[in-house]
Amino acid sequence: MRGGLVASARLLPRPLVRWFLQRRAQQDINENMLGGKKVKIIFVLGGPGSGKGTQCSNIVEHFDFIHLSAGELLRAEINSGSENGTMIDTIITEGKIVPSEITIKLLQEAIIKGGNDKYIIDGFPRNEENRVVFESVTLVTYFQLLEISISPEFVLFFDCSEEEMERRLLGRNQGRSDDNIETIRKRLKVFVESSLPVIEYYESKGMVKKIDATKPAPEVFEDVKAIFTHMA
Ligand SMILES: Nc1ncnc2c1ncn2[C@@H]1O[C@H](COP(=O)(O)OP(=O)(O)OP(=O)(O)O)[C@@H](O)[C@H]1O
Ligand SMILES: Nc1ccn([C@@H]2O[C@H](COP(=O)(O)O)[C@@H](O)[C@H]2O)c(=O)n1
Ligand SMILES: [Mg+2]
Repeated sequence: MRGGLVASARLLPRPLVRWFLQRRAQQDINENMLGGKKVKIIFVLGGPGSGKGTQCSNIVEHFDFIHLSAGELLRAEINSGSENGTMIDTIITEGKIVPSEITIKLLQEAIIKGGNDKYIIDGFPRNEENRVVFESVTLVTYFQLLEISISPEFVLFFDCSEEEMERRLLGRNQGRSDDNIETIRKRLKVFVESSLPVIEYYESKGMVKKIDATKPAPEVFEDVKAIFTHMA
């Protein structure tokens, strides 16, 4: 049936087909659609050790979202032996931010592969460059490359004191190359200088849902759950 439709489309004048595809794609862009589905994206932000990963695991257990962690995707890229692996490893160990095109390519691939229409993206956007580049993501839709912009439904911000974040990271014990006091201090500085402005940007648009993340994890999840339960 689909083969028949494609064959029939080939008989139509090319400008007409192109016009039709562009019109559908434009409709999708306006409605935050990906491959005919309305895509819901929630950015999960907060300082290092604020509990983003912990709470995202809770969210996917209770709600129909796919969890994508930008940091996890970058660590997987290092472990895959990719040509960018060494460079990413160095940047992470220095607590700096990886160039946006690398992280966004990994996120794009994961979104397309995920095949779901609801994603929580943890640890992204980490700076203004991440945010701006993601706003003009290129995705393959309708047989051609199109500039499509995906904006988040809202931003979940885990607000936690630096002392508590530092304490948690020093006790995490997962063998991460950036969980040492020197890198932790650098990451906290990068968070204040580069990531907080992104949160402030979304705050100015009324898109931030702030959570007190200093509380014990089960109590934090109660607040998170209330937000997701009340989502449309
Ligand atoms: N509310 C909490 N109270 C106490 N400990 C917590 C809380 N939430 C998470 N933790 C613990 O703190 C550590 C860091 O948590 P988690 O990995 O979820 O943070 P994160 O924000 O994803 O950090 P990163 O940005 O470094 O990936 C983990 O060992 C986790 O078990
Ligand atoms: N958008 C991002 C996200 C992460 N990184 C780098 O990965 C490190 C670990 O990230 P976590 O979210 O797992 O803490 C982070 O410190 C950055 O070096 C990035 O560059 N861009
Ligand atoms: Mg994490």
